[in-house]
Amino acid sequence: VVGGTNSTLGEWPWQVSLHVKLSVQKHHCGGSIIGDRWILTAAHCTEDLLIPDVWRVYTGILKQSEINEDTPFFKVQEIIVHPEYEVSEEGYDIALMKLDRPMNFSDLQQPLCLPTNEDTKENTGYTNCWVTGWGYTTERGQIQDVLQKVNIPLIANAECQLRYRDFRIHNKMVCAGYSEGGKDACKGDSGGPLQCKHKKAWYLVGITSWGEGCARPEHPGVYTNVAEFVEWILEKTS
Ligand SMILES: Cc1c(O)cccc1C(=O)Nc1cccc2ccc(C(=N)N)cc12
Repeated sequence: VVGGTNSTLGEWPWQVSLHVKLSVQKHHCGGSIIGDRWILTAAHCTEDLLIPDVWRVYTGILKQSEINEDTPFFKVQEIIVHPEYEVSEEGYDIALMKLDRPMNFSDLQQPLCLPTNEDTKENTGYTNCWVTGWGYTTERGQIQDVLQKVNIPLIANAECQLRYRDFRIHNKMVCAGYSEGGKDACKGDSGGPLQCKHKKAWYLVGITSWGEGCARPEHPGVYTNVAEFVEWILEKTS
């Protein structure tokens, strides 16, 4: 996250850190708890990593430095990538991870709401949206220790399309950013939530997907528009 500040423990209890353990283990992507056995993340996070055994799902953590060989984690039983996903810039950047056992919800680990279908109308009414993650704070950055948060406004797809002339910004994407730049998601935040507080509840409006650099003026972040995938999510998770 560029231009953010430190979160506090329990502030985003649905945020998970997805680690990959190959020769070394490290944070690879963010994700969101949407059920007691289900994590929603970005399809691009799972590229070349479709073997469930390499993944370790850490919940209820604030700092990456909390994680060591004694820190408990969930194993992944199954990875479901959207069948129409090819590359982030073309959308459908969404994947589900089924955990090997159900989690007990607590103050530190619990799900957030999926958006209701009626919200698909250009995500109207979401005026309090935040991006969170342990990703880079600059384009040539590094993974952060403390979970970062930043408040970023949604922007209309028509405006987003103007900023990305070489791409097709379609309705299954949602954009967020400031025209002057300075605040944005970045590499390492991928798969994590763009969450909006609406009538006392938090909704998973977007999944961090792509952008030209990070926090550049006139280059908003592009997110998977979760409202357009609720039917797919419910089909795969029930
Ligand atoms: C290609 C690249 C890097 O090598 C390092 C940092 C950023 C980039 C880059 O261009 N964009 C990106 C690469 C990977 C994930 C990204 C996630 C979000 C955003 C965003 N701006 N909302 C940009 C990303």
